[in-house]
Amino acid sequence: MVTRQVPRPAEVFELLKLKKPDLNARRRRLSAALTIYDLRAIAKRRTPAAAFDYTDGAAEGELSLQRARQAFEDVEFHPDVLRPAEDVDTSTEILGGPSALPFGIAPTGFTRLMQTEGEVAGAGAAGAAGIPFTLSTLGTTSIEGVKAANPDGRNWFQLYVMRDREVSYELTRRAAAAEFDTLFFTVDTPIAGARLRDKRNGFSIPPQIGVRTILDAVPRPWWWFDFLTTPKLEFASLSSTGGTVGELLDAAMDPTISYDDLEVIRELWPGKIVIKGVQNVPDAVRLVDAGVDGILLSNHGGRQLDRAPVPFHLLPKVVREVGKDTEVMVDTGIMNGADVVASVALGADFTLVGRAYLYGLMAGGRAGVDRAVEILRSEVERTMKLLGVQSLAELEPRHVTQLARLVPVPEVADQAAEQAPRPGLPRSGGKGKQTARKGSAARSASTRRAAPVDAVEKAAAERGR
Ligand SMILES: Cc1cc2nc3c(=O)[nH]c(=O)nc-3n(C[C@H](O)[C@H](O)[C@H](O)COP(=O)(O)O)c2cc1C
Repeated sequence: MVTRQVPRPAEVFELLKLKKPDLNARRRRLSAALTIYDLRAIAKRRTPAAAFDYTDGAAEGELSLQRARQAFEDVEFHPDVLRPAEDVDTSTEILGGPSALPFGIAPTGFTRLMQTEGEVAGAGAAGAAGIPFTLSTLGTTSIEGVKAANPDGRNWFQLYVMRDREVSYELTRRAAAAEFDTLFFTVDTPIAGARLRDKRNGFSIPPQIGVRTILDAVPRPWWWFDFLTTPKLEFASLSSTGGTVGELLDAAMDPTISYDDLEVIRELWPGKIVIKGVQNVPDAVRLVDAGVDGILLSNHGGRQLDRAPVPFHLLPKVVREVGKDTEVMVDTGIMNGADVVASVALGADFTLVGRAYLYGLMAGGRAGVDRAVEILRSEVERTMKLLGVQSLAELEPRHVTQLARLVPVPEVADQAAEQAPRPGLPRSGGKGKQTARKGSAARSASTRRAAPVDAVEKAAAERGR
């Protein structure tokens, strides 16, 4: 029998939680975003379709991007219980310097298109968070402008080696003069990938205004206000020939770039050098032999070769092969701090985020990037605490397995990579060659973490037999 009573006004009043409304709409909007996908939803509402699609989209059927995100979603974590992890240390050393978190901001082209603050917001937010910022060759803020936005933090420069080599060399010299400490040499863009959304939207650089654009502008007045009242949207370091980004890349990029270019750049660049866009083990081995300081496993966020390998899947194999000789990083598909933690557990020394940062930028400029970093940071910390680890060095391959949905059939994939033609290159000698390669104290951590063939890989191998 339930005992009932007349509601007492004092008790009802206690239940009423009348919060003081936040009159700052941007702050309200951003604090309501709890995940990077929430930021993406806000970004989509506030950004013209062509600009949003340029950022959000990938190449061809966008399978590479979907698969990369799926691979992270298919991670299964294995926590240890009753291990106190009240305070976690998320800091790390990467490429000779510190980072407060195991991720940095990836280079993205034409960033002021997403939101007018562009790279200045990214570099400022990175500096405030104590993580590195990477400026793209196709950036919309100059090298010196980024240095001014992040004067005390770490700035990295991403280099495209273009048909006009002198343009690339001059940018390299300027980045060195502005004390950028690391150069990311992107090698997965001999030609542009087919970004079909850009074609379908008729997106061009500089943006053209047609009837569709005007209709699209109506619900997004702030973006247009910014666009029309701030300095012209253009590349900071290149002159644009007009056309889609793909057409521009095709005009600027040289499909004949080779190891000879790496030698030239090595001579020009005084700092650390990382190759961005490595996608198989033999290339990783050869690059380490060529003396690079790091490799970034990446398929350019799925924007180049669609159906390229999932970088996260390559990670254990590459770490096993070269993890003690070089720093191994990974990007593509990271949308959650847990993805970063999983990568570190499988041996990554560092990760980069592209779209996760850009969704924040589109959702709210600098404050939006701060929010994106904050979301990722809290996810990294929470995942570490729930796993029972206090520092990144405690993360091990045993903390991660993957559900089998997207695991490549290893023998076929490995044989294909092994048989890739390597003109003029003696075949890789596997593990035995490692003694000949460069050593570094920083590498011992990744070697310690280098994954044994995990249970899922074994199971997949058996299925493939
Ligand atoms: C809009 C956009 C522009 C990009 N521009 C460049 C670029 O100019 N140079 C480059 O090396 N990579 C570029 N990338 C690739 C990123 O550096 C990074 O590899 C990728 O975004 C990682 O995947 P994620 O977006 O899923 O994090 C771009 C990515 C996006 C989304």
